[in-house]
Amino acid sequence: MSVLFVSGIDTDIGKTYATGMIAKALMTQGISVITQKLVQTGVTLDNDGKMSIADDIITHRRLMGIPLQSYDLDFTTCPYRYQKPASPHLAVKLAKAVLDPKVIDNATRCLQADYDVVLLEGAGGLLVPIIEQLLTLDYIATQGYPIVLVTSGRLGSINHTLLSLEAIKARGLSVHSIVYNPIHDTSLNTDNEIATSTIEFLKNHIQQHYPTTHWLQLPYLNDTTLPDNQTASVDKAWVLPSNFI
Ligand SMILES: Nc1ncnc2c1ncn2[C@@H]1O[C@H](COP(=O)(O)OP(=O)(O)OP(=O)(O)O)[C@@H](O)[C@H]1O
Ligand SMILES: C[C@H](N)[C@H](N)CCCCCC(=O)O
Ligand SMILES: [Mg+2]
Repeated sequence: MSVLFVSGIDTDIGKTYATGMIAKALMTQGISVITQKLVQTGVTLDNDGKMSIADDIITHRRLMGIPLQSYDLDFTTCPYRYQKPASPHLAVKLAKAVLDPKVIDNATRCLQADYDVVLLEGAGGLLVPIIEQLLTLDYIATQGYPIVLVTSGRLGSINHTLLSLEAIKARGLSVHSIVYNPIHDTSLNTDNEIATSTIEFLKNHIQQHYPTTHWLQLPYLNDTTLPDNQTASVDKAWVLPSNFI
């Protein structure tokens, strides 16, 4: 019945990984959950020249350890897919297509009818335009979805996180959780002192200003074979707070 919108401070921050891992953890708690992708850009064509299933949906299912579902095969979980790996507003324009937000909303409602939780992953960050006249965050605001915000310890994340929180607050929306992804913590150019201090600063900031918001830390998946595997091994020790939903 409930929809959580999974966004992040930027593209490539780990929204897909967070969405898949949260879905897996909810499944483990016995909750019926499905994921949806708002709009997918950078999609390849299949052998018949048709737009393939959204990459992010395929990764969600691998992380959840389940095969593609019928709602994936009929594209309910991602009705809008475009070739250009760009902002949706540009990808839609280049495809000379029309994106109707009502189609996305209808798809979400259809999934809500069959699942207790729908995790809806955005494309890029909160102010990315879906079409020229509609920012992602304004779409979220019309629906009133609580937001799961993915961040990291990369230098610059503090500013991007706090700006995202300000934008959410300005629209009167709630921050369901902040998900810290250690994606950059192991890279050669990440300073661990900065990553550790970013975690501490953000945790304190959330505690002080958003006392009901959950703080989660994702595990780093060392599964480099993920794209070719049917499933990925999410650390079993990684669990969600019992009051997450
Ligand atoms: N926790 C993690 N463990 C291992 N690898 C990760 C993790 N998080 C992200 N990655 C790596 O970073 C890449 C980008 O992450 P992801 O695809 O989740 O970003 P995104 O925020 O969903 O981007 P988009 O805006 O395109 O949807 C992944 O393909 C994966 O290789
Ligand atoms: C193609 C990419 N991986 C994402 N799916 C789309 C990112 C849009 C970002 C737009 C922007 O903030 O300038
Ligand atoms: Mg993604």
